[in-house]
Amino acid sequence: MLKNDLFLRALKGETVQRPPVWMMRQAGRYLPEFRELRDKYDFFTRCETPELAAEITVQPIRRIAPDAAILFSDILVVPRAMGIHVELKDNLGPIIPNPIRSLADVHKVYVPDVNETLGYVFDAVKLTKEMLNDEVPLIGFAGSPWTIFCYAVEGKGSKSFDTAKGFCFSNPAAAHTLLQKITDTTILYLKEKIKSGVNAVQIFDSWGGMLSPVDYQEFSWKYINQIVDALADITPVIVFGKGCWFALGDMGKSRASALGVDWTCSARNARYLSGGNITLQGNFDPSRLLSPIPTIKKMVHEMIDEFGKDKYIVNLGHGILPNIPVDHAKAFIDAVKEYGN
Ligand SMILES: Cc1c2[nH]c(c1CCC(=O)O)Cc1[nH]c(c(CCC(=O)O)c1C)Cc1[nH]c(c(CCC(=O)O)c1C)Cc1[nH]c(c(C)c1CCC(=O)O)C2
Repeated sequence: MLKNDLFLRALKGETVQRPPVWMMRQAGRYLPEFRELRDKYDFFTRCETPELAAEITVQPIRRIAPDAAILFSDILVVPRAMGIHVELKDNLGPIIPNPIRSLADVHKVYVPDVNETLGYVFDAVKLTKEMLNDEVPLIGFAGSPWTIFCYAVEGKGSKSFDTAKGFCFSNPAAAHTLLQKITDTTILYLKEKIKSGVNAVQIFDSWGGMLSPVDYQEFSWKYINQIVDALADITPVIVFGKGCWFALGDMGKSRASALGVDWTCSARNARYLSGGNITLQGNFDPSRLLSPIPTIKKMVHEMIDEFGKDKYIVNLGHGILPNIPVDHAKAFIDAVKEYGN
């Protein structure tokens, strides 16, 4: 049905003429048409209004034409639905005015009826699917339980998430109760997103790399793996763990369809660590899009040579930065389409 199914074929590990490409955070501030809407509507209004979310999702498809769309939303809509108040402050990022710091706080957080609390996301998925007209697949996403937990406990962004880690190590029972509630909500949420029409899902474990390999197993991977197991029969799942190269071995043995890697891990190491058989996604340094266009194109071709064109999805190693010129973002996409020509 899809006119361009390269992305789904790479997720299945099929042989392709060139790898598919999309960019994490491709619907965002580097696009002037995005900034126009951002100046008119606050962040959660953009997330909660299906017409706005759908329009923002297709903006990069029109402008730079990647091989997949990712629904405009945020990982923080999930804790909001669980009764945790989240604000987004300009230049400060997310703020949770009453962070979770005790077992009593954990008991106040609930697993919601996702249709009641997150119905706007499912409406946005349906509307976006109509607007995309089967041109490219649509990716849905959620934060990993650990990454959501980091914000819920720390109360804000952080370089090290010491408070969140401290809560795990000093009060593990309470931490696990909260992580399980987030996991249960995320499974319900992603199942409904899939029912509404997304073609694949990605779990963003942006702060997994804050944990030691042993703690990662206990506080992050264990919960991500529950989500993967719950969804693997109904849709392809991509796991992106920023800084989590040490967990690629376990991830490669799971039922995930693909694994994201950041730019600190070479293609060769990522293939070796993940067992050599699973589709990998990544890992261009987002700052490298500030290089001159001919350099970007050359480096993208070298990256494809290193990962190999099969079982590979070209992407950045993390989200695109707001200061990237649009023609540089487009050069990244074009370079992949020109590969092998
Ligand atoms: C950690 C995280 C968050 N949100 C997300 C993550 C995981 C991925 C990552 O690590 O980058 C995921 C996310 N957030 C957003 C998307 C959109 C879809 C896409 O194009 O990829 C996705 C996939 C929109 C957004 N989410 C946010 C913006 C920018 C603010 C705005 O538009 O007003 C966008 C476009 C706000 C946000 N949301 C979050 C932060 C830390 C911030 C503020 C910092 C920042 O601006 O990057 C939490």
